[in-house]
Amino acid sequence: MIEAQHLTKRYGPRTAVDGMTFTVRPGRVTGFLGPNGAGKSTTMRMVVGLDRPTSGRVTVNGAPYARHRAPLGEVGVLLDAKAVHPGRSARAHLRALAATHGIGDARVDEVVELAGLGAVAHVRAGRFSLGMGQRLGIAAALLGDPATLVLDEPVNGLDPEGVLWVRTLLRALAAEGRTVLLSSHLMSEMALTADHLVVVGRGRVVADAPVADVVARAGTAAVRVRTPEAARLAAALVRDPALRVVSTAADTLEVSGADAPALAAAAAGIGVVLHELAPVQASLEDAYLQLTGGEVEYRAAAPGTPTTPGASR
Ligand SMILES: Nc1ncnc2c1ncn2[C@@H]1O[C@H](COP(=O)(O)OP(=O)(O)OP(=O)(O)O)[C@@H](O)[C@H]1O
Repeated sequence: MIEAQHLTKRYGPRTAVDGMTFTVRPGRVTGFLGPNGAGKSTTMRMVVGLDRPTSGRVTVNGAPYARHRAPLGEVGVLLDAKAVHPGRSARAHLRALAATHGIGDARVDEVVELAGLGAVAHVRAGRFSLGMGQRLGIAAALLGDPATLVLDEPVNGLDPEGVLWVRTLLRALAAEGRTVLLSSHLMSEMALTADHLVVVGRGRVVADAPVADVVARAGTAAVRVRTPEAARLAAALVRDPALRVVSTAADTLEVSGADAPALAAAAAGIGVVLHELAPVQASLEDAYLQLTGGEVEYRAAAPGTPTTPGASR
């Protein structure tokens, strides 16, 4: 379990983490989401004692990280997969870590196999691809069989098979009753892996809820309308500036800005027969963009938008 209370971190005049309070519970995967610069890495570094809070506190399994006598057995950490001596083999790297905690070679071999590194365990880490480095970082995080895992972008650089492996592994670790906190910018992957989300923006928690609730709160993104007269219906609907009409197939439109009954009435008004009228649930990505829309530190102007200084804030 990870418990943050009024956690705050300032770097000079910049407040990176601004009074965050949240609890990451065991038995589920909690996704940690937020735009670039929202304070995720800073928070994770404070969780594992690599940064000191300016104020507030954060505990792992009931105590601040630094108080644990065998931290590898409490919390497995993947923050920077490149933080490995390039001249050491994967196995030598894991053995060196294991030695600090009296963990035996049998466990090293176990995590090497678990991470799918058996064939390259003797290869120098400096020659590893990004994906192999990620696997080695995950193997290191699992070494002490910890009750809590903190993983920053664990699927970064992994191929589809690797992404699926991480998803299956994290879901299995949570099902065993462990606490899993993971950050990722891949919304579709987060939707498949996480049960619960803590969403942050500009150093503050903007949502702390089950994934399903976050998505449901975003409501419907659009209504799918299928009709043999799609072009005629679209021509009528686009006259209303409140509606956004996208043609997704010859006979299908996705319309946002009106609900299904209003669209049915509009179609009936011009004698267009409908074959399907279905609300389309917002995706996690839609929900995330709604939640963090005002919280983005750096935002590119939309094409054609004047780039007045300060206008992006
Ligand atoms: N060591 C530091 N010194 C000064 N400012 C820092 C330092 N570390 C982070 N920051 C600032 O704190 C804010 C939060 O950064 P952080 O890296 O925690 O965000 P993040 O949510 O992890 O972003 P990303 O998704 O880009 O990794 C940013 O504005 C960043 O520039």
